Amino acid sequence: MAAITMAEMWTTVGSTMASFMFVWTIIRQYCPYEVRQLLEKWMQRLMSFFNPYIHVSIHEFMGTRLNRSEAYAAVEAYLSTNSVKSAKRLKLEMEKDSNKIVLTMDEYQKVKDEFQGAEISWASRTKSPKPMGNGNNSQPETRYYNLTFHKRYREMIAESYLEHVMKKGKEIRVKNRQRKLYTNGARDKYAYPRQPMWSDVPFEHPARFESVAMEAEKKQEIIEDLLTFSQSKDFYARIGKAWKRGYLLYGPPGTGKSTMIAAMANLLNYDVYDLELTAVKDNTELKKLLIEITGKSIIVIEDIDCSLDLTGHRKKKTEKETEDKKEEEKKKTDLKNREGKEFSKVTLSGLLNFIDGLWSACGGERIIVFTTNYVEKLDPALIRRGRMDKHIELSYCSFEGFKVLAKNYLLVEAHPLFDMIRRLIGETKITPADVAEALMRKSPREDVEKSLSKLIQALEEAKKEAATKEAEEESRVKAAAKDDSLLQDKKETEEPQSLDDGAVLL
Ligand SMILES: Nc1ncnc2c1ncn2[C@@H]1O[C@H](COP(=O)(O)OP(=O)(O)OP(=O)(O)O)[C@@H](O)[C@H]1O
Ligand SMILES: [Mg+2]
Repeated sequence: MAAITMAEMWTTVGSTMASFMFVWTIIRQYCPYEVRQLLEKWMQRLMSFFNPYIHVSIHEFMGTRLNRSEAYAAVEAYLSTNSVKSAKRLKLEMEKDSNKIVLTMDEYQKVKDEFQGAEISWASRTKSPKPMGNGNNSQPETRYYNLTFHKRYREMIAESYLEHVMKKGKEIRVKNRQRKLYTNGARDKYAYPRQPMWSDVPFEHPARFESVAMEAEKKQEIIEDLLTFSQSKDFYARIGKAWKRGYLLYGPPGTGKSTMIAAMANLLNYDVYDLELTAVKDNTELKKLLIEITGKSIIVIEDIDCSLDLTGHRKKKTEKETEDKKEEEKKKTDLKNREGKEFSKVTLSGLLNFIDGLWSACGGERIIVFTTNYVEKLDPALIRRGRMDKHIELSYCSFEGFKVLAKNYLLVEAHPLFDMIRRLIGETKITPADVAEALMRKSPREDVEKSLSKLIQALEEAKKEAATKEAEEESRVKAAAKDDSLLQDKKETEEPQSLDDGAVLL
């Protein structure tokens, strides 16, 4: 009797549900948009009365369709791993400014997630736009994610889970994005409409720290310094310092300064802003450029000693100011006339403000790198610790550096010719660029021995050249000393004569 009643009851429930679904489908299909919206609202209210689950929707566009919501993009990236594992229908996308494909769940798919013991469900949905007066849809459907969880996790989701999703999603997006190399040099200032302050190209330099020739210990120290910096957001906030760090790379040409900057950018996954100081009109323009630099970036000023006449401005001001000013003005007009260009009015104080003035703190997570061949020419204020926190000397190639290059270029870690190279490298100065050039294969048939012999030849030539230069320098010094002593002799013979003259006069 009871079983029959149960069966009857289920049949009634089933048929009621079926009729309800049928009516609901008819309503959705044939009712005007406004009535449908109203019914959906009531339905939702009715359901939420009995339903213990909470829903959060994250829409792709907020307000206008111009800007894609950051939150939606972060959720999409966050769900990509889970989607690949469990969704049955996936869609493949390649975002603007990204160099990687992203697989996300397709519309009406669901994936599960777990966080601090709570089961969370994500679904991908679309929403039809409000039709126009003539019944046509002028706008495409909008997409959104629907997050569902039990109401007992409400606080945990609001306080921790959503923050976790955004953080992880943003990290994935940063990893996947196409990094850029920006420059301020290629801008036409008079173009209409106005061009952005920075123009960019994809950053594709292949340099890695593994391929930089330098002592392993020094290299490791730099890597650790960079990684510590990139993970120290909280530390910088705690000590009340802007999250940025300055590096001064100095050394002779061809010792790997630019290569190291590329390796730094690749290690940290940062963009590179190559600042051409001579193309900056004045300190105000410098500030505008600074404001447009995003976080996770390396700002590079190459050959800072030749960029502008920044070397001794501070000293000049106090000393013979007017004289220098006149000379400077003359130089500027000469250059302007010669090149037909505007001369940059960026000053040392403008640059110092750029590095660590109040404006420099906006954006965060920035590294500023100066390179120079002549560190001694720079104003001490520009490179003092705190401004340029780490000074790195890149010097001539050591045997250890050569071994890195040999491993990269020739895929060898030991060879009978290494002993000779070790001796020669210890006796002469050769840049890593010259070593790299000697090790470069000129044809696919060139073997290791031939490349190493070429290097030995280059080293011997460099040694000979250095010896000749040294001999020339020695003879020049000797000649100068001889001239000095002749002059001294002459003076000594002339001095008593003048005394005699004096005596006569008296
Ligand atoms: N330390 C190094 N490790 C690996 N390769 C190097 C190193 N130094 C130089 N090279 C090689 O030499 C070339 C020139 O190096 P790079 O442009 O980095 O020198 P630089 O110090 O920036 O010179 P400059 O002062 O003239 O700008 C690079 O393309 C690279 O192949
Ligand atoms: Mg360089």
